[in-house]
Amino acid sequence: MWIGTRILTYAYAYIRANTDSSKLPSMTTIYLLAITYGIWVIFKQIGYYRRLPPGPWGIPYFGYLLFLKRMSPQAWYRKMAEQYGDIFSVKMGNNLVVCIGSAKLLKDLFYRSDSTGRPHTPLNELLGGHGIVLSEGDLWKKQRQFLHEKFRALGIKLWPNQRFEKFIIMEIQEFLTKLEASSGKPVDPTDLLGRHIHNVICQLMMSFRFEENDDKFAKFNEIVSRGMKLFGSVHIGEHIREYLLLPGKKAVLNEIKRNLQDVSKFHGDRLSERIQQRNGHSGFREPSDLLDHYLDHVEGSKKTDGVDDLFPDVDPNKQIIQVMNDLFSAGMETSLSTLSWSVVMMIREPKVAGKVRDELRQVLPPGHLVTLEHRAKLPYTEAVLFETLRRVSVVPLGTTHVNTRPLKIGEYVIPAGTHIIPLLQKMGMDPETYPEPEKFKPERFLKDGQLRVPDSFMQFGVGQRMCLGTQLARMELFLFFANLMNSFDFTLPYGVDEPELQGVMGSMHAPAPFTVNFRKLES
Ligand code: HEM
Repeated sequence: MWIGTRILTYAYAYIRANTDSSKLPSMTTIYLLAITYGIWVIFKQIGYYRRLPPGPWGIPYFGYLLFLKRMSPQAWYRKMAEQYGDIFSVKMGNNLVVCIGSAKLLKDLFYRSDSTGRPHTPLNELLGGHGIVLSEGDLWKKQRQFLHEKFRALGIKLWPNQRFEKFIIMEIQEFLTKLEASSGKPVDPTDLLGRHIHNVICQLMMSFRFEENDDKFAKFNEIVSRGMKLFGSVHIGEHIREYLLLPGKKAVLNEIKRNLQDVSKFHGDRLSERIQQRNGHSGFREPSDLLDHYLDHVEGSKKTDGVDDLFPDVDPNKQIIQVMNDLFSAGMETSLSTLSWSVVMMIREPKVAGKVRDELRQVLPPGHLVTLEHRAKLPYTEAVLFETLRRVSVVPLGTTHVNTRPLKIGEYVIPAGTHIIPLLQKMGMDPETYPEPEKFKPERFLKDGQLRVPDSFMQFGVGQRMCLGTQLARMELFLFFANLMNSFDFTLPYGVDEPELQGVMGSMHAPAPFTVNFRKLES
């Protein structure tokens, strides 16, 4: 205040000395104007903070970052929700974060088109706004619409006899053969499933699959898991940019960039191969995957010489490659972790496993292939998957949204540019929606003997940016799980403890590595 007054006085004296003083307002008028402005700023700030959802106070510049206890972010956010309720705000470095822990509030927010932005953090910026998961505005809208349409065209539907079902079944058959070859020795199901789940996404994107023992698959996995670790080691940079200028951090950032380039190169090579193949063929061919659909679109718009609104202001090749990277990163670990958790649950809940097998027995003999044709008759089996997702929450904090305009929610106003985090794990454990939430009860997802997924189920997100792969995930989870249960019995190796529900938190919430003895069921 004192410094401000001195500066104002000196500035006034200087201007007065260098201009016609009769035209200047008096010093008193200037003081009054400055004080009024100061009061207005203070009131505005008070209004801003009063309308924010409640939350802990932080310190300037760092916000609450320095006070985070040594616990996982989802555990910390859950603890805050216990203290402040279903909506609270907290400053993290440069970012204002608002957390939502109620399904009703989340629905209210995420259906609004003003809340479909993504954070502009240094790590997100490495992707240049391309792709689908982190793109925004017109590009995101057009891409989402296009992908949604093409997923359906390629047979990503829960109805029987869809073209895409046969690719999933092919992977399942190879997986079951490998389990049989394990001859009851302990194996880690997550390791065995990884290539098959990846192959499902590869088939969708580019009609490609990795064979067993393919070095390229091992290398690809290595790059991705290294990338995840690197991301984790500089995540504070998401909230405080300057953190990335510290010694050693720039090198990590450069390695992340190289890592992303390697993943993009793998998909870029597939794109170039496809462009070459297509150059050698003329005439119409049924598109066999997403690459074909994209390239048909690009060629079509060249022929008509029209403006290509699917790629507003972006290089189509860069965009297609980033979509491939995104579908891989959004669809691989999520589905893989859920399937591994479903095995964990069946070990921990033998009564539920028995009920699943009883239901299967009513429909087909053990060892026979379960297809989507049987799905309507297996509601309990599918309910087990929804209960697994609810109980363990593989994406406990969803994906952060950003609002492009101030949003009013009840008595609060969320200022534009806020990071909005959905507390999906907390919502899955809400005792009002799911009584006795600690208990594993697939019946929660049944009504009159049929599968019924309540509106409050948010593990795939909600609203305009809800998971684009929900149908694909449901298809593959059902087919893999039902076939595994119909062909194998599984038990823990002698003397080994039950896998914990706490699991490990990497890019997803996954079970800690565990092994199981698989025994083929007699038909
Ligand atoms: C169990 C499996 C899965 C779970 C639990 C899951 C969950 C989620 C969640 C919570 C979101 C964030 C939604 C939001 O931003 O509010 C999301 C987004 C997304 N998911 Fe999934 N997902 C799964 C499988 C898949 C699969 C198999 C694919 C496709 C290959 C996929 C593709 C996407 C995409 C592209 C987005 C971003 C959508 C957008 O930003 O518009 N997901 N998913």
